Amino acid sequence: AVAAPGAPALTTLGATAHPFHGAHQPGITTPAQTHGHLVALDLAPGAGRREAADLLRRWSTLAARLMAGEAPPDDTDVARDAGPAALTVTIGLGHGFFDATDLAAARPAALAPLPVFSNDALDPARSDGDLWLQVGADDALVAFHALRALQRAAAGTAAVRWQMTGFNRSPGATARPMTSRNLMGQVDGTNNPKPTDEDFDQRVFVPEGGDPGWMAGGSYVVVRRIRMLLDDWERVSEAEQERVIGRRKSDGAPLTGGDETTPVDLEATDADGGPVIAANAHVRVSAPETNGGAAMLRRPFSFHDGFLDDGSPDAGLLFVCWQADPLRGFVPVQRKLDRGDALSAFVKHEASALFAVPGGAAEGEYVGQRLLEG
Ligand SMILES: C=CC1=C(C)c2cc3[nH]c(cc4nc(cc5[nH]c(cc1n2)c(C)c5CCC(=O)O)C(CCC(=O)O)=C4C)c(C)c3C=C
Ligand SMILES: [Fe+2]
Repeated sequence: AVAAPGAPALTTLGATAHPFHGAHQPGITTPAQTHGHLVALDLAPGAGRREAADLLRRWSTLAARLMAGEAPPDDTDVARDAGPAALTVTIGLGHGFFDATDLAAARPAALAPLPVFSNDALDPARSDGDLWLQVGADDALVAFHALRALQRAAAGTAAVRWQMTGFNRSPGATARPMTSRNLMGQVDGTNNPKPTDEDFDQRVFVPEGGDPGWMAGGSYVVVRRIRMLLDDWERVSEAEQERVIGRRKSDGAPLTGGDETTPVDLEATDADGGPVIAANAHVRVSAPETNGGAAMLRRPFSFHDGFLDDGSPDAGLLFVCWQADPLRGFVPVQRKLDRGDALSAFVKHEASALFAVPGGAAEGEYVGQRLLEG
């Protein structure tokens, strides 16, 4: 997909490239792209450890090429003329992968199925899976091209179980870089752990010498398809919408004052002595301070898959969150949100999955090699 000599230079958007090789897989701390595909695949009957290893090697080689903006052999030309456009490919392993490959003894304890939450309305056909791919790019054709190439490379070994497509704001759409908004109109992502935080790596990545050893540099991803009940949400006043979250809609600032980056003051009281941030406000219930320090890196995509028969949008958030251990990240926070989050009245969790995402591959190595050949 490299431009011909003498052709006009690609814009920054097209030319942006992320490395595939490194300590961690791409697509975790890389800025969320405009277009995202999340895909789960199941291993074919009869596909075992050797076939799985071959597939992970093929995917790793292909991902490295695509992310560098190079066309794979037998290309479909869909991304011809485009640069890598910030493409990332992330590869994960689900609970069933370890049974199919006779590696159950190496399955991380952290991959135990997530608890059932009382408000869940999960569709098994759009949940779980043996393998997972996350493809993100700032160009829709680049993203589709990579997705299709990865699917073709799996033929005979693994078949698609479910696929979800999402989006974020395009780079350059706002006058200055800003935290993205979700489909409820809220500034979403403000109080995420930052790579500059002292405990960032500890929260997000499995340490060297962690358990199991082959997951060093890896992370666990929780994926939830959360439909937003937008007809109900949009009927509510802006003041009430702000009480539900605990932040201002216009700029994401806490209701306790300041600007978007000002810490939320959970202790603040109003003239009547009541809490400024309501007891069931989303930011109070989900904050690390009220969850024994539990935290996760949220890197979601919005989705819109048309309209349901009643005319309501089938739209919401492909909630994707990353943590070194789901029991110190998603699970305790979701348990608390499930019991007492003001936002619950406006959302429905419809699909769920948890994957182990191994550490990044070194040059010449493939993702998961330390598990499959360790
Ligand atoms: C289990 C984890 C979480 C789920 C599920 C979840 C769903 C969800 N969240 C929003 C909108 C916002 N969330 C915000 C903050 C926030 N959310 C979570 C966790 C889950 N959210 C955390 C840990 C935090 C940070 C809390 C803090 O420390 O302050 C915000 C505020 C802005 C921000 O910090 O990002 C918004 C807005 C929606 C719409 C949603 C489901 C559709
Ligand atoms: Fe949230």
